[in-house]
Amino acid sequence: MSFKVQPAPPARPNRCQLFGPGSRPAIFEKMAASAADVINLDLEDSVSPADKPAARANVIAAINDIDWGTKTLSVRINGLDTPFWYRDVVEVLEEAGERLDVIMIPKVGCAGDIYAVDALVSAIEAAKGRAKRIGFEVIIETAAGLAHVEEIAAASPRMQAMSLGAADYAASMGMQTTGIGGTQAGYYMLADGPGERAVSQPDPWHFPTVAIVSACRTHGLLPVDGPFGDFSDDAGFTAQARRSATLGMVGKWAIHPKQVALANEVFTPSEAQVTEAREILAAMAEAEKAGQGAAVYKGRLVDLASIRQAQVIVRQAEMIAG
Ligand SMILES: CC(C)(COP(=O)(O)OP(=O)(O)OC[C@H]1O[C@@H](n2cnc3c(N)ncnc32)[C@H](O)[C@@H]1OP(=O)(O)O)[C@@H](O)C(=O)NCCC(=O)NCCSC(=O)C[C@H](O)C(=O)O
Ligand SMILES: [Mg+2]
Repeated sequence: MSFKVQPAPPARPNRCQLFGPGSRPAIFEKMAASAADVINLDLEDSVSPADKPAARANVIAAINDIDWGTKTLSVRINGLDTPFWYRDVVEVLEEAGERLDVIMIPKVGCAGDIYAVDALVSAIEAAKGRAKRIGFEVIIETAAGLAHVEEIAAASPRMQAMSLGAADYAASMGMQTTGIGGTQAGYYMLADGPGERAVSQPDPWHFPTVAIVSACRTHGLLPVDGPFGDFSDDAGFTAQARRSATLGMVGKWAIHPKQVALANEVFTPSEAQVTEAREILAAMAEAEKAGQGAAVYKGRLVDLASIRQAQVIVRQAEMIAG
């Protein structure tokens, strides 16, 4: 371990973030009643420009009037390249109460973007005497965002989480696809050799996923997988979520309510995983008593690093159980 100890991320469940357009208030109560850990009321790309003012008003009323229980409540503002974002921040923070937890900043390209929003938020908090400090979550969904992912993660003490936005990321990178997340038909490999050649489809989101996880883990943020657009493809959603979970992400967005249970299942360690992790911890406790740093568990090596791996699963399960 480096002399600089890896900071812990916020200790709150973030298995599923359910999105809903701010221009569609009829679904807000349904979002509140869902099993998502995080709710994202959207003012950005699911709201047409003409509807932005009404969507702000809807979102402010929803923050103030709806019982969101113990969920983390977030509003996605518009990007800093638009004329909308500053009014999103000003109106929401001046008129919505203390129930709001987080602002989501889309299409972040550099640490300066966070600095700009931080300055505005700090001024409003001071002017209005807001007691609760608003947190930030960002979306990495541009070439610049990916290139500057680490400085973005370190940009403000308000930073809590970072998501991969597959749709805008694909557009910004010039990827030849209209799919949002998942495997892509054009991204495949053919096995070597004569005869029929097996096809495999690697994960086109692997690199940004790992870059986000690395930046988040370095700076104590929650890494989150973004949208999976085809909400009729449960198996595809689950496969994408399992890849992200295996690589260290803690949750995934739902753009339709049916995706919430799928995400919760993948990002909640199973009983079998927790049992195995506890058994590894017990095996290592025995090994330590015997003065050994390594032991054999079910025919495989476990050592001091295995303790840290097992603790990830046990802590995650305990945090989710509350
Ligand atoms: C995708 C949708 C437009 C589908 O809506 P709809 O046609 O109403 O779906 P259903 O008829 O199947 O709905 C079934 C019931 O569920 C309710 N519902 C629908 N959506 C939601 C929701 N988001 N939360 C809670 N409840 C919801 C319906 O009212 C039905 O209820 P009932 O009649 O009582 O049975 C819609 O789901 C939708 O708008 N989804 C969110 C879209 C969104 O927010 N997009 C932005 C995030 S993704 C993104 O921005 C890309 C990213 O930035 C990137 O770059 O990658
Ligand atoms: Mg986007």
